[in-house]
Amino acid sequence: MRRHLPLIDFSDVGMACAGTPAWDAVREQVMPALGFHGCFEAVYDRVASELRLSLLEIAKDLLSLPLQTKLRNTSDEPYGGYLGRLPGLAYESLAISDATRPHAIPSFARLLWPSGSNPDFCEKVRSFTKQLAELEEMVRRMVLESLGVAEYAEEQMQSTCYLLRFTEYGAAGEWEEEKRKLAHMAHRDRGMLSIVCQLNEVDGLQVEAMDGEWHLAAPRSVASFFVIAGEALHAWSNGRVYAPMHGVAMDGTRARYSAVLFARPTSERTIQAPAELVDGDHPSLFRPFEYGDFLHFCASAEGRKLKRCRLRAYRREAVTKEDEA
Ligand SMILES: O=C(O)CCC(=O)C(=O)O
Ligand SMILES: [Fe+2]
Repeated sequence: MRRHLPLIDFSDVGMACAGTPAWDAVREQVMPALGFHGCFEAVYDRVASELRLSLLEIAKDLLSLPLQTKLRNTSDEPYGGYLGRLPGLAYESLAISDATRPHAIPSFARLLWPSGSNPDFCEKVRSFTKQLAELEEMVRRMVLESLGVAEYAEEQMQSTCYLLRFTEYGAAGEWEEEKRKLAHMAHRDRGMLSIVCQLNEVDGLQVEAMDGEWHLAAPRSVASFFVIAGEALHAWSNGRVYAPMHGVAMDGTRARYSAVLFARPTSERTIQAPAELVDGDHPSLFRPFEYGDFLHFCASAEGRKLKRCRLRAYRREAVTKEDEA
């Protein structure tokens, strides 16, 4: 597992420079990376390092709240709130749904700290979310442009909502020896794109490329993020974008903290590849589906048993023996 994931430098581009040569040079690297690895390391210096450090303190504070308080972070949608206490997994996380909506962050703060308004927390999380959402939007726009379907960008962004998740992967001492290693089971993300920000220097994220080779996603710079494609984008792009298996493995000596911004289609959104991406060489891979319905399938007993190919099983396509394992 010594091979690195592709590294793409976003330092010189922003949404405002779409169409410039600098933009095109970055775009040319995005689709090959997402097509084969389903993931790349983005260098993106728009998030100041002080803000990143503040987010680490915020994540630690949030995750050290009493369990009863954390359990108030509920959601109507599967995977939309507190996750943790999973048998054998040193994993706990809290989530802010619809994090780019104006009231989402203050409501989350009030829920966890009813006695104080916490403006500093709100401002830092707002600014962090905004910057990560801009990176996500750039990557998505580049993907659509590369596929020749940029005209769908606007409608796709309008039916996107963002979920910000803070996660702690436990350290040694808290977990039995044999259970300590795998802190987060290998999975594919369900949505469009996820932007992973590792907050402290404890590595552990691993990603499996299309050829079955696993890569350690260890940040190579203080401005690094990992962009991971999810199953909804895989389906929408009719397989052009790969949604990789990934998970977090730990040696168990120190806790790891991350903040991940998930770009997800809204629940009622129908995921269907545009006609331009379906032809004789690329027959339609999935029948159209409603994203919220897929989420419920993933959270069902049947969906949770499937480790690798939930989307195929959900669309009742052939499921191989390996998928059932
Ligand atoms: O925390 C990380 O590095 C990755 C988390 C992840 O894959 C997820 O929450 O879906
Ligand atoms: Fe993930």
